[in-house]
Amino acid sequence: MLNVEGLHVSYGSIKALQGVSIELNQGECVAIVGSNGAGKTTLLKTICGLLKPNQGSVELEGKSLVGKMAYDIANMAVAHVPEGRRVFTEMNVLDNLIMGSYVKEAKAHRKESLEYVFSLFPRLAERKDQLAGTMSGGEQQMLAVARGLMLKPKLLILDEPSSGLSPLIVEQMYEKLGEIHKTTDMAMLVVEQNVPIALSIADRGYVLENGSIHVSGTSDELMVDPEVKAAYLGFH
Ligand SMILES: Nc1ncnc2c1ncn2[C@@H]1O[C@H](COP(=O)(O)OP(=O)(O)OP(=O)(O)O)[C@@H](O)[C@H]1O
Repeated sequence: MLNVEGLHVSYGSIKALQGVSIELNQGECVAIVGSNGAGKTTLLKTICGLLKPNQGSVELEGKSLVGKMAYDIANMAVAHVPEGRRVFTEMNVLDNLIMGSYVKEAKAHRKESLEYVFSLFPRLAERKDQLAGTMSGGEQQMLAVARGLMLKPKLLILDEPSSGLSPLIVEQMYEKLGEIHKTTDMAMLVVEQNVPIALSIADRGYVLENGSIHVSGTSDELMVDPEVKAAYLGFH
C-alpha cells in the first residue's frame, strides 16, 4: 500500500537520505531502525509531506504523496505520531483526541473512534478532562497514539514511541502497539532506536545507516543477523 522508491533528501549540503526504498503492505507492521542521525525521522517526515524530496517517489495505494500538504496527507488517512509526543498541553485529553479527527472522514466516525481509543487506553477515559500537559510522559505518549488513531488511519506512522520513557512504560506502550497491530488491518510504520522492542512487534524491518538501507528482512531474520546483533542488540 505504501511504496517509497529511490528517495533522496538533503538539508542544504547535508545528504540525509540517499536512495531509500521501502514498501509496506496492508495490515503489516514494519520497523525502521538505525542509530542517531541515520535518517529515520527524515524518512518519516518526507512520507508525511513535511519535507520535500530532491528525488524519488512516495506512493500510497498508487497515489503520489510528494508535494502534498500535510493536511492532504491526513485526508488520505495517514496519521503521524511525531517524536516527542507533541500533544496540545493546554488542552484536555478529550479535546486533544477530538483534534485528531479533524478531517471529514474521521469526523464522521468520531464517536466510534473515541469508544475504540478509550477501550484501548482506559487511563485516557479516566483522565479525559485532565490537561494533557499535566499527564505523565507515558500517558502523553498514549494520548499521542490515541490522537493518531482518531484519524481512522490506513497507515499509522510512529516516530520513536519509546523516546524518553522508562523501560517498564516502553514495554506497556509496545504491548498496546502490538495489540493494535493484531486487531486491526491498518499498516504501521514504526521508527525506533530501541531495536529489540520494535522487532518484537514488527513483521519486517529495515536498518537505516547513513541515509541508506543497510539490511532488511523479517524481524526473525534481523534478530539473528550477526551485524544487527552486534550493532543494535548488544551481542558480539
Ligand atoms: N533541520 C535540519 N537541518 C540540517 N540537518 C538536519 C536537519 N534535520 C536533520 N538533519 C541531519 O540529517 C541527518 C538525519 O537526521 P534524522 O533526524 O533524520 O536522523 P534520525 O535517524 O531520526 O536520528 P535520531 O534517532 O537521532 O532522531 C543527520 O545528520 C541530521 O543532523
